Amino acid sequence: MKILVDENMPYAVELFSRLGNVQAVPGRPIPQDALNDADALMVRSVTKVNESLLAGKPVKFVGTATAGTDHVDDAWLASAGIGFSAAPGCNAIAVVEYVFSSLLILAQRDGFQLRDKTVGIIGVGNVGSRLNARLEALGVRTLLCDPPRADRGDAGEFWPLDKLVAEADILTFHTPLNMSGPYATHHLVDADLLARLPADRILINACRGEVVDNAALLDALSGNKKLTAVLDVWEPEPDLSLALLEKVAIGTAHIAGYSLEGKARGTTQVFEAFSQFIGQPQTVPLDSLLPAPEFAEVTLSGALSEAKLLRLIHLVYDVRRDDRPLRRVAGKPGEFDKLRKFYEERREWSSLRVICDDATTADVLKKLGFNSQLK
Ligand SMILES: NC(=O)C1=CN([C@@H]2O[C@H](COP(=O)(O)OP(=O)(O)OC[C@H]3O[C@@H](n4cnc5c(N)ncnc54)[C@H](O)[C@@H]3O)[C@@H](O)[C@H]2O)C=CC1
Ligand SMILES: O=C(O)C(=O)[C@H](O)COP(=O)(O)O
Repeated sequence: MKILVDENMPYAVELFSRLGNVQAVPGRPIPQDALNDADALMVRSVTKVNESLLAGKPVKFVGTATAGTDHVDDAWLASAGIGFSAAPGCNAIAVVEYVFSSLLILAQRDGFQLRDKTVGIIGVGNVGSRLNARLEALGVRTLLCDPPRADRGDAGEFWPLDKLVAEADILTFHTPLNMSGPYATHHLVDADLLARLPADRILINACRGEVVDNAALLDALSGNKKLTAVLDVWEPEPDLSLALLEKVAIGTAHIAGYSLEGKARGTTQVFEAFSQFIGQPQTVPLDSLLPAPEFAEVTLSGALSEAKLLRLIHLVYDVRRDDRPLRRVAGKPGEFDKLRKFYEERREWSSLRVICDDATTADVLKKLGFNSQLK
């Protein structure tokens, strides 16, 4: 059995070799001839998986080591009898930690406390719900918007987007890209929404570039009303607007979900799904794959201020390490994908043991996802 895997899937060659012959290939574009004798295909978000890629090929299973699935025509796969699995939630924690790093940097830059702000979360799934829990642990007021969940009658208080636009100081988007239908998100942020946004707001897009009309955002950022934007995703990728990159406070190359844990979970989730699909079910504990982190333990004295939290989280991940290189290379062909391919190892907060002498601090840090302990 031949299994094609995207070369940017850590641990994929090692794991899938347990099940067949593995070939690692680039995902953008995927080499067509490698598909001619492939039984299974494991991709990331840069590969469009549809009839034009797979019609007439022997592929019987597609896995995507990603949370988003807008690059996959799953209806066509089902009609062609091809098995499919994504990796829901694999990198949700990484995205949350990206958002926290961004917000605490902006808080320091602009002289505000996060706990004095209201954060509007649009899309309260794997990312949005974890973000909400961590913000609440810090005492930050949140407003949630998730019409599909509201319509399903899920527990929780969900608000229309208009209320968040009017009331939230910070809007952060964590929806799938839905091109049509009752919950369409394509250009959910458009010129009209941006015009209604009061001054001095922060807008974060770490879901899909097309959820925000990038031309309208550039216009808004070029106007007189103060607006701060953080973009991890662009319309289009990889050829983002250089003018827009210049205007955003933080701009990164679609790496919000790129913790080592997040990528490894993506690989293990599709590996487990595929092993099940072929009747050889296997599970892979994440700890069996991951190396020791660069910083494993620190001690922390006293109460937790936001300034102290900023310094602590940046021992693990500081989003500016990804903003600078994008500004350096943006516009040069191939460089956006290179930043993603040769991504410097990044860990999640849970990799850091924090020994505290203050019980409240230990408790808050645990709720934030650190491995905290009271001395
Ligand atoms: N920048 C990056 O590296 C990453 C980006 N993503 C993107 O973020 C998206 C969200 O990720 P997850 O939370 O893991 O997905 P998820 O599927 O767990 O959650 C998405 C939530 O959005 C809600 N939703 C759908 N349509 C909506 C609408 N019109 N308005 C408001 N809410 C709506 C859904 O009901 C669901 O609760 C993914 O679909 C993916 O495109 C995900 C991981 C990493
Ligand atoms: O999981 C998702 O959805 C994402 O956006 C991924 O973090 C994107 O990473 P690649 O699949 O493009 O490497």
